Amino acid sequence: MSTVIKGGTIVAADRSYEADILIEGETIKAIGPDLKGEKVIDAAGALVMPGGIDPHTHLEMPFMGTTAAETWESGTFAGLSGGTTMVVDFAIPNDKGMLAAFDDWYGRADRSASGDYSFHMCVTGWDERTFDEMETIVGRGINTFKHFMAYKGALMVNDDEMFASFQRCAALGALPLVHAENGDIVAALQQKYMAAGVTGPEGHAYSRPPEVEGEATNRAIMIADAAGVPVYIVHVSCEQAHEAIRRARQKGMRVYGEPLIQHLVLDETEYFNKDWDYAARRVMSPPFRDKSHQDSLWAGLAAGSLQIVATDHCSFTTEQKRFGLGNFTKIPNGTGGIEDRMPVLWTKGVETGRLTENEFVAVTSTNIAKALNIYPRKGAIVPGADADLVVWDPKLSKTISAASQKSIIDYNVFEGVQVSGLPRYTLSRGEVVWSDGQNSTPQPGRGKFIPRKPFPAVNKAVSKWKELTAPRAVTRSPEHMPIGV
Ligand SMILES: NC(=O)NCCC(=O)O
Ligand SMILES: [Zn+2]
Repeated sequence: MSTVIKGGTIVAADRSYEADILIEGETIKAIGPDLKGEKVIDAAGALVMPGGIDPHTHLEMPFMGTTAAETWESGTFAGLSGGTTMVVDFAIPNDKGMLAAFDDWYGRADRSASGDYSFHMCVTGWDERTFDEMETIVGRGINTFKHFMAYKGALMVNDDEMFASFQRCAALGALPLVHAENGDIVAALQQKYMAAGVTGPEGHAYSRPPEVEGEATNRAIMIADAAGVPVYIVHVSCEQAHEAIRRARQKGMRVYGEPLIQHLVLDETEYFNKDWDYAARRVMSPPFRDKSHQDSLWAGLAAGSLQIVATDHCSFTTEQKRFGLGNFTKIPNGTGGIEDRMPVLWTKGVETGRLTENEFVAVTSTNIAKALNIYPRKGAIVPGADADLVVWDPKLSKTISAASQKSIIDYNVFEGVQVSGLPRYTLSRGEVVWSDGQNSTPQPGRGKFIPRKPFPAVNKAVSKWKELTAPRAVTRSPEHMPIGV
C-alpha cells in the first residue's frame, strides 16, 4: 500500500519547502509536487517533519530501590502522541553484566514498545568482563556507553574507570555519554543538609549546586580528550556546564551537549512549593536551576554549542516519590517529558522566536540521529529513509494535564502549560500510529530495535588527530644520560 502526504510544508533541519511525500511500505519513496498514492494524508496548513527522537529515557528502570513506573508500552505511546517516534533508553547492567542487561532491555522493549527504540549501555565499574563485553555490545548494534559521575555507592564511576572505558570506546568506535555531577561533593552536601535538618525536596537542589555539574562536565571533557574520543554530556542544566562545553568546542574538541525540556522551562522555585508532593515530583538530577541558567541553555541551542533536546524521561508515581518523606536523598530521582518535549519546545522555542522551525527539527531529531549514527535512516526526510514523520499542526493547541495524558503517571510536571503546535498525525515507518482526535491506541510489539553502527566520521577524525598529535615515547641514547652515569 502506498501513501502520499499531501499539501504540507516539509520542514527539515536545513530548509523548509512545499512538497508531497510518497511512502511505500516503511520508507520514503519520493518527494515532490503532485505525487499520487493509494492512501492520502492531508497535510494542508501543516508542517511535515522527521519524527522526534528522544535520546534519553529510562522506561521501567530499576533505580533507588524501586522501578520507574512509566512502562515501555505507555512511554513509547505517550511519545508517539507528542511526535516522538523513537527513544533511546539506558540499559543498566547489574552483577550479571552487559549481555544480560541487553537481553533484559531488549526483551521488554520488543514485547511492549509501540515506537522504534535503541539502547545506550551503562558502564558502572571497570573489570576484564566489562572490557570484553563492550565489544560484544557494539556487535549487537549499540554504539554509545553511559557513565555516571554521580550516585556515589551505586552507579558512579571514578576517573580511572571512566578513562579506561573512554579509551575502550575510542578503540571500538563508540561514543561515551556522561551524567556529569561530582558525586563525592553531592554525597558530602547531602549529609551536611540532612544533618542541618533540611530534609525536604529543597535539600535536593541545595546539595547539587551548578558548580558540581560544571566541575564534572569539564573533567569528563578533559578525560575524553586524553582518551581521544568525542563525548556527549547528558542533561546539561546550567551555565557552568554549558561554559565548559562551549570552551571545549571552541578549542576544537568534539563535545555534544544535551539540555532537557524540563531544564529549559521549569526553574528551582518548584522545590520550594509548600506542597511536599508537588516539590518531590520535580526532584531529578541535576535539579531545576534559576532562570539565568535557562537563558544560557536557550542561547546554546541557538548558537549551536548545545545541539540536542531530550527528556531523561524517568517517571515515578507520587507514592514512589514518598519513599523520601523525611529524607530527600531517598526521593527517587526523575521526571517525565516524553509526551510534551516537542509541543513545549515548539511553544516556548519556536513560537517565541528563540528557535527557527529548522533548528527545532535539528535539536529534536536530525542532530540526534547524526550523533547516534543512524542518519539518514532516522532524522531525515529523504528517499530511502524510514517514514517516521510528524504532520505538525501549529494551530492545534491544548493545556497539558495529567488527566488527559497518555503517560500512566498520576501527575505531569508541565501541568497547566498551554501549548500550541501538536501532531495532527504521527507516522512510524509509514503507518499512522497517532491521529489527533481519533482515539489512537498503543500497539505493543510494533516498535523495532534500530541497530547503530560504530565508527561515525567524528570518531575517525578524533582518532586520526590524536594519533598525529600524541606525544611520542622517546628512547634516550647514552649521550642523553646525565653526565657521570
Ligand atoms: N535524572 C534523574 O534524575 N533520573 C534518571 C537517572 C539519571 O539519568 O540520572
Ligand atoms: Zn542522568
